[in-house]
Amino acid sequence: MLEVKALTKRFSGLVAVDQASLSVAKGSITGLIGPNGAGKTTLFAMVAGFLQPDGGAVHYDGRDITALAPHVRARQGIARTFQIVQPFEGLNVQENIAVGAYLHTPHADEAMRQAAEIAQRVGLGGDLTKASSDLTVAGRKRLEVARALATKPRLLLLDEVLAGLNPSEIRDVLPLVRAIRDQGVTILMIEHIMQAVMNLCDKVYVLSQGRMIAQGEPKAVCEDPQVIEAYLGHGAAERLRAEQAHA
Ligand SMILES: Nc1ncnc2c1ncn2[C@@H]1O[C@H](COP(=O)(O)OP(=O)(O)OP(=O)(O)O)[C@@H](O)[C@H]1O
Repeated sequence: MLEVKALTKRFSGLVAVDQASLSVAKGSITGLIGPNGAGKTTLFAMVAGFLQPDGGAVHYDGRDITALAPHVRARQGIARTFQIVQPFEGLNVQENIAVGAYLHTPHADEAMRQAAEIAQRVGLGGDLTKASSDLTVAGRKRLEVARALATKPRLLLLDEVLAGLNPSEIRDVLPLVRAIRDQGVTILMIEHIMQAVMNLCDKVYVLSQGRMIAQGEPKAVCEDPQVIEAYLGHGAAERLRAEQAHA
């Protein structure tokens, strides 16, 4: 469904994303992991159209969308959430979600009706009239997902939706992500919490210093010495093996 082909992005001297490729199968949950500063958010921004790449291409449903503006991609069914949750503070929960629904309907009552339905889906059904600023961190994360869902995506890009949540909140959100997939939305997610990646993802890609260094099933990827090195530093895989041998 999504093919990222050798994408490159430079910020003055820094190559933030360096010929990175990945492929997301329709109906899958695909993970994108990597140490801080690896280029994950930059890659997302190029898929959603907020940043133009310096090289490479993005194909969606078999078509080259590299030159399309973000709102055109949104209309074609690509939605993203942001790592830093940014609801419209002056709007209540239902109104915030309705903003996304206006992509497909000009009618306020219809947008609000759809917003109520989506709020229900993400577990905010009881908070429709609550000020978005009064939501807990977990509630704001759900609102962020709801706002993206309101645009009726076929491909949803989730940027660290679990960051900042406690373990029990994470356990609550995992089934929500799975349910969204089961309702027909393909998901590409950036995630640092390995338990979630192992639990949710069919396939994982690992970005390190802008380069895609590994891909495959979550378990195999987590055991890949190159991935361990990228996270823990040079020689880490060898040290871990030695520790395990002595344990
Ligand atoms: N607009 C920008 N201008 C200059 N440098 C940038 C810009 N955006 C990102 N970078 C740099 O590009 C590199 C990749 O950043 P990016 O945010 O994509 O990484 P990330 O993998 O998402 O990191 P994190 O997990 O910390 O969010 C970093 O070195 C970052 O400082």
